[in-house]
Amino acid sequence: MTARLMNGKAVARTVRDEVAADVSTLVASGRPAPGLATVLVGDDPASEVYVRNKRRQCVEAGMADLHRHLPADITQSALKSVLDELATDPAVSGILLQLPVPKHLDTAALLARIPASKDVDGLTVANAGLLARGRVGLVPCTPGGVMRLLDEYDVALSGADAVVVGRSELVGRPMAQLLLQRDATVTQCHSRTKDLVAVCRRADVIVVAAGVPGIIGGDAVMPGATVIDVGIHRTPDGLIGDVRFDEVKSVAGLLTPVPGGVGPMTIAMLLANTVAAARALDERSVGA
Ligand SMILES: Nc1nc(=O)c2c([nH]1)NC[C@@H]1CN(c3ccc(C(=O)N[C@@H](CCC(=O)O)C(=O)O)cc3)C=[N+]21
Repeated sequence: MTARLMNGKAVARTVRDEVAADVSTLVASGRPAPGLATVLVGDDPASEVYVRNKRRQCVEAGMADLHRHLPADITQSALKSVLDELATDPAVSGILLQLPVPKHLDTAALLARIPASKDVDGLTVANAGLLARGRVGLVPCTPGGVMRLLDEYDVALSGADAVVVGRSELVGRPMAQLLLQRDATVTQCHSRTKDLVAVCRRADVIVVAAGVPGIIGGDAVMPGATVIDVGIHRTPDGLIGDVRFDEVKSVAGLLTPVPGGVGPMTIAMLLANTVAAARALDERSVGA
């Protein structure tokens, strides 16, 4: 069997077109365009690439690019002040603090400065809590993008055996919550899991977000299963994922490529979250 590839690039284009249409509708009704504040601290080249892409696509969708680039040696309190200013600025619908931040900074304390209503990354304790209760807040972009991809390809989730490899706050944990919300039987694997291959082999759907290049091979995949590769690693030979692509391609039924799979969906969902945040803020001020 050869897996059908899931075209994240194409689905992301669809999502971005939807976002652009929503933005036009908002603006036509006399509302200001939604604004996204990307906050980049320091000069990590990979982070700069990601943030540049986010900003470009934000502008393409008709939203305001309210980027802040801050020096690597900024103090915790100075960065907190920037976030506080963005929190109260009515032009800012969404705030994204690009991670990781330099080691001398306290990530959790910084994220706590972002109001849940502007948390377009879905990383605040409030949004994570809503997700854990099965309620709707702003959903983290990568897991949200994976759900949209699964839906676009009509992957059945109710009652399905789903395995999530990884337990990060950014991806693994919220991913498991979203699959559970859709009535999958969810197993979460991580670095201490005893027999990763045996657990994965039972899965109808595997989402790999371990951050370990090539951790999942063909032996870990049930024939016909759906395999989503969240990993992204730069190597001299180009970008690779957490999945050994060629091996898994000959076993799986559906598979995401790297690049062109989950990555573009992450940015598209960020834009979708920004419009949703702008709408919600708007409705609140109308009601007030
Ligand atoms: N607060 C925060 N939120 C994030 O969402 C966040 C973050 N920090 N830190 C880093 C990770 C990584 N991430 C990616 C986004 C897009 C692609 C993407 O567009 N990838 C393209 C390839 C792009 C390339 O050539 O590098 C693709 O897979 O086709 C990849 C990775 C978001 N992250």
